[in-house]
Amino acid sequence: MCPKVPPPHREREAVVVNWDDTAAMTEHAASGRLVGGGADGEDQAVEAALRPKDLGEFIGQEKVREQLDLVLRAARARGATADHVLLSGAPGLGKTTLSMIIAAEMGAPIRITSGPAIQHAGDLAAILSSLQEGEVLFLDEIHRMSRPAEEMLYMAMEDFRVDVIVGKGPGATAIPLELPPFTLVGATTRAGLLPPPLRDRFGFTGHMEFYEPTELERVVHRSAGLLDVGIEARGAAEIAGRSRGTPRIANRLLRRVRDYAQVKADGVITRDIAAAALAVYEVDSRGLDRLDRAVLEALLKLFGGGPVGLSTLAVAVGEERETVEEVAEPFLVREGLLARTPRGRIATPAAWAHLGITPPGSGSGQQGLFGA
Ligand SMILES: Nc1ncnc2c1ncn2[C@@H]1O[C@H](COP(=O)(O)OP(=O)(O)OP(=O)(O)O)[C@@H](O)[C@H]1O
Ligand SMILES: [Mg+2]
Repeated sequence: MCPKVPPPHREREAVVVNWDDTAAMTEHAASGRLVGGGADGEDQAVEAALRPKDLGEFIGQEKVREQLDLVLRAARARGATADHVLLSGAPGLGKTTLSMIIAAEMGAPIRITSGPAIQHAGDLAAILSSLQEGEVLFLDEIHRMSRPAEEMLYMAMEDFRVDVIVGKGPGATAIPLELPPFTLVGATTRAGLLPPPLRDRFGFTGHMEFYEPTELERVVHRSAGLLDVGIEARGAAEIAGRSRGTPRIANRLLRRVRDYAQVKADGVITRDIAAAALAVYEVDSRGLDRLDRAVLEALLKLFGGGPVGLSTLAVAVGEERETVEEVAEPFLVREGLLARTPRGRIATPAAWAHLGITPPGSGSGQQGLFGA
């Protein structure tokens, strides 16, 4: 039977249940970086205002958008609840935003919770049993749910039913509980950590990619409009180029540049204002910050471009091994500035070029090492 869902685009309040954002906050606080992908307090306060409200407003991610559009349109045409959706991708790429868009497009209410907040199967049963027909349940950080809750979710997703266990030991009985049809939207930064049985129960999986600079320019323009900040095209391009492929970072850099433009100029963001502002915050032309540059500089200047072991590199920059490995390196590797090899860390030719340093032996030795 096809349950009826309300018409699309009806504005509704998101209900946040059992939310525990300590993990996300600690992750960001640990790094405390302007170019970190995770959300900080200020981000959370302004993000609601900057979130696109429907698929048409959502910039980039063409494939995911097109596929999701089909899934949602078809469900709407059938008058059915949409299939469960899994969204995977790095922090700040728009997973939470898309989950809210899914609910808005379906004209359905949305309930928001997260994996770490659901430690007991009972927590999940309480949420599931209070869902309305057609409601969207957004489960952020779904890879961090407890095992028993995960197993309960399998049955809920597939059969819209849960077994509530009453009592303990041999006398325990399972009482089946019918659930109204709902759409689960799971989000994860680590799709690889999801057990296959869980992954398989999603009807649609959207992989969010990092954004192209031109897409981020559009994000910056759109946000500047919403924040009522004047910005020139080249100012937006300057911010976009330093935003590491991530809308959240683009919006954050925009706010810092806006401050600078208001204090030091007439408030309008030009290319020069953006560049000067981001120089103050030590975010360079490719979006590297102080830590990223310190790692690269040590690798080039102290170790001739490597190979050098991670621990040695970490001591050289005065940081913990984990900070270098988990905070600085992923972006340097993604940018093709640093390579991890069995013999140690190696700077690529692009790293020498970016820092404007000539490799010793004018390139031949370095090329040999890199090619080894
Ligand atoms: N495609 C987009 N177009 C415009 N703005 C976007 C887009 N994607 C994300 N944003 C903006 O970036 C910010 C972060 O997005 P969001 O909170 O959805 O990311 P996320 O993937 O859920 O991150 P996390 O993994 O930390 O939960 C929001 O302010 C949102 O407005
Ligand atoms: Mg999110």
